Order: sequence, then structure tokens, then C-alpha cells
Amino acid sequence: MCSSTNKSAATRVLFSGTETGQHFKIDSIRNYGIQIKSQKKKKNDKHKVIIVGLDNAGKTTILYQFLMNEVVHTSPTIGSNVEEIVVKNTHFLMWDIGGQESLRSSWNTYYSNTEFIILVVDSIDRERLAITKEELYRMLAHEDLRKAAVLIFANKQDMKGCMTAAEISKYLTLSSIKDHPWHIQSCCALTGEGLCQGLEWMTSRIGVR
Ligand SMILES: Nc1nc2c(ncn2[C@@H]2O[C@H](COP(=O)(O)OP(=O)(O)OP(=O)(O)O)[C@@H](O)[C@H]2O)c(=O)[nH]1
Ligand SMILES: [Mg+2]
Repeated sequence: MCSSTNKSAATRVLFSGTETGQHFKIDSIRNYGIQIKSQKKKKNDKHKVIIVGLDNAGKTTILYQFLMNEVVHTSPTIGSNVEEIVVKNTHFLMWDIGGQESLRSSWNTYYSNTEFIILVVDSIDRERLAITKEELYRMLAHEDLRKAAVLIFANKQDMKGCMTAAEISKYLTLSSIKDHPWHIQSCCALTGEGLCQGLEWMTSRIGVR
């Protein structure tokens, strides 16, 4: 998915601080077990990421696209999935958390030491964008997420009539967020389109603060 260096100019402007034309690759501990084993990262060398968003947004689909470059069959997540994703020697420990209403009150049990929040939005689900907004601002106000950077994926861009990333950004009033670095990226988890750009933004943030 991310091994290609052929990014269009239009795509390049969506993220900042990353070199264009550089070889970009995602490995997974499953696919490259031996290589990773020899590198044996300490827990502290891994960057903790939480993947949140309402149920059916596509969080689990995104996690396994990152890991395997494949669309997996999902069912609603009860609790969480955790996987290690390696991007250009940067190790991310990604927690995909179930988004059903009854589970949202326990999202905060995952917050400590989180460096990145990936908020996944179902771009066709206009009715529930207000709930996503509430959840976003609740998270940003939480002490444990004070230092976290936020990547918003405007997912399901393949759906006819979906909201664009710009519309979602406006609705979520992202430009008002001054105390967390943020970035919005349109994507389609089924094809993988846009996912690499999101990861590149995350890697570009490492070491910035
Ligand atoms: N059309 C389309 N469908 C998608 C896309 N991403 C995910 N889906 C579908 O959306 C449904 C829900 O995806 P999940 O990844 O299970 O959603 P989730 O956010 O993990 O949901 P919870 O675990 O309940 O919080 C599945 O049928 C996916 O195949 C996308 O980009 N486009
Ligand atoms: Mg899920």
C-alpha cells in the first residue's frame, strides 16, 4: 500500500514536513517478524496511538489495512485490538477501540501515554457528525491527552454523496484547535487510498515537541 513513491502533487499538499519522492514503506511485525525481533524495541521506543470514532466508522478496517494491506472482514469491536505498525523504522503501538455508544465512556481507560489520536469519521454519516464533534472535544479536554496530536481520517470517500474532508473540517471547527497539532486526511479504507499520507503526517510529527 505505501511502498509506492508516486504521489500526485495534489496528494502531497495534504501533509506537511515529509520528503517527497522518498521510499515509504509499512512493515508489520507479522510480515517481518525476524527483522523486527532483531531490532527489539523497548516499550518506550513505541509511540502509542489510539484509534477512536463512532461505531461503523472503519477503525478496525484501517488498522488491518495498515498491518496487512488487506481488507479484513470485521464485526463490531467489543473492547479493543492492538497491533504494532512500523513505518520507516518508527514503531507505533496502535489501539483500535470499539466505538459503540455503550463503550465510549471507557475510551478514557486507554488515554495514558497516548501520543497520537486517530479519529475516524464515516464521511457518509452526516447525522452523527455532531456526536463525533462532542467526542472529539471531550477527548481534547482530557488531561491525559494534553500532548497528543490528532489525525482525522475522513473515511469512506468512495461513497456517493459523502462529505469532503473540507466539509468535515469546517463542521468540526478544526481551525479553532490551537493546543493540539491536528491534520485531516480523506481516505478510503477499502482501497487504502489516503492512509499512507496520514501515517506520513504522524511520522513527521515525531520529535517535533
Ligand atoms: N464503503 C466503505 N466501507 C468501509 C470503508 N471502511 C470501512 N468500511 C466498512 O464499514 C463497516 C464497519 O467497519 P469497521 O472497521 O468494522 O468499523 P469500526 O469503526 O471498527 O466499528 P466498531 O468496531 O463498531 O467501532 C465494514 O462493513 C467495513 O467494510 C470505506 O472506506 N468505504
Ligand atoms: Mg472495530
